Amino acid sequence: MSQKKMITEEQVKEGLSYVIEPDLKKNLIEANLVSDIKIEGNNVAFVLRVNNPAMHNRKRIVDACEHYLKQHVSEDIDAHIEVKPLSEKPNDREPEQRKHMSKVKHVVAVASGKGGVGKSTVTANLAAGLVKKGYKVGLIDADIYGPSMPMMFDVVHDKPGVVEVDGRRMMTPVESPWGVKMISIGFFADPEQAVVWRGPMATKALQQMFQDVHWGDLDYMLIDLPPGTGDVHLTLVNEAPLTGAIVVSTPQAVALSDAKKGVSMFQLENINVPVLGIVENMSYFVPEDAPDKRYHIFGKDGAKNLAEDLNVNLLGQIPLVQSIREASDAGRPAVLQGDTIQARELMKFTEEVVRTLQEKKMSKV
Ligand SMILES: Nc1ncnc2c1ncn2[C@@H]1O[C@H](COP(=O)(O)OP(=O)(O)OP(=O)(O)O)[C@@H](O)[C@H]1O
Repeated sequence: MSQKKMITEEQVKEGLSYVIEPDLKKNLIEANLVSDIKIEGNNVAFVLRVNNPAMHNRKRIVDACEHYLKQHVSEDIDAHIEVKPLSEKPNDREPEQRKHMSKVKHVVAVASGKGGVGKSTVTANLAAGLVKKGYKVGLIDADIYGPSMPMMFDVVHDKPGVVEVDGRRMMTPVESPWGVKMISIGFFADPEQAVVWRGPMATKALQQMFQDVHWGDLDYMLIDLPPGTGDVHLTLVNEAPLTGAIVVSTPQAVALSDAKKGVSMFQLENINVPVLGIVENMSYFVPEDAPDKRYHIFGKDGAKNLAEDLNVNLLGQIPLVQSIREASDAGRPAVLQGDTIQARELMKFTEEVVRTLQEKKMSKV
């Protein structure tokens, strides 16, 4: 009786290396999309991550796997392929696995459950704080309901440029006086019109900001998301190759219950973006003429307690100070001020974001 040859893991990988993932344009092994290979006789089981979960795409790629395994390993092979979405895998957000922005080390979304809690202010200060620490920073202002970044960075009258890269016409981001590269939905539509952007249109615009902008090498890309957790957000968050997310909240109960929804949105099974933490904005009021006083006008430690309950980091507690608003309106984020309580707290928050990424081993810088 002739002994059948054992199928090896190497052979399976070799066979699967003939299958190209159409979006990533790399073979399944090179793109690290195959895991948990188990072999028993002719039965070969493995988990396959797919970038595009549409039914026809899954079927095509599964058929291709079966075909190449039969051709290169054994005619008798019986493949059991468990298909899972790419986003369930923690390292799928590695820059080299991204089709777009592969030279961007971290893509971090800033969200808030509720409007007006200071999400854009916090994002602008984080961007400026990271630049102050010497990082290369880009910013996508995806707040379709009220793009405010051009004002906060004093580039309201600037427009993105055009450049040809590998025969493709791409946009170049606007560079702010403080060295943040940015694209805002506000550059393409006047704020009055932007309000009518909904669903597919908003998603398309965001996709263009990822795909059609020549960002170059960046350490951090921040995305200022629209407030809320509706369908638009789910689509936006799913489309973006996020390394992590930050949720901004104020300490009062009504903002906190929405912040909780914000955190849950990122933790949904099919989204699964690591939450870097919650930042509490307007934690306490500090009068300009009495900088040693603190008034907890929206309640004390609300977001801090929520972070504890949800088992996520508290990234910072930013005071409510008149000059934070003035600095934003003047196009020079408050973190760039000299030695003020607000600049210190904003810088501590920036450092905590960097530290959290390092701790979660997501840091490339
Ligand atoms: N810590 C703070 N101290 C003082 N003013 C602040 C602070 N945070 C935000 N503001 C001011 O509050 C207003 C709302 O802030 P911002 O636009 O950042 O909120 P938002 O959550 O992004 O709003 P939206 O929901 O419209 O996107 C702005 O005028 C801003 O300057």
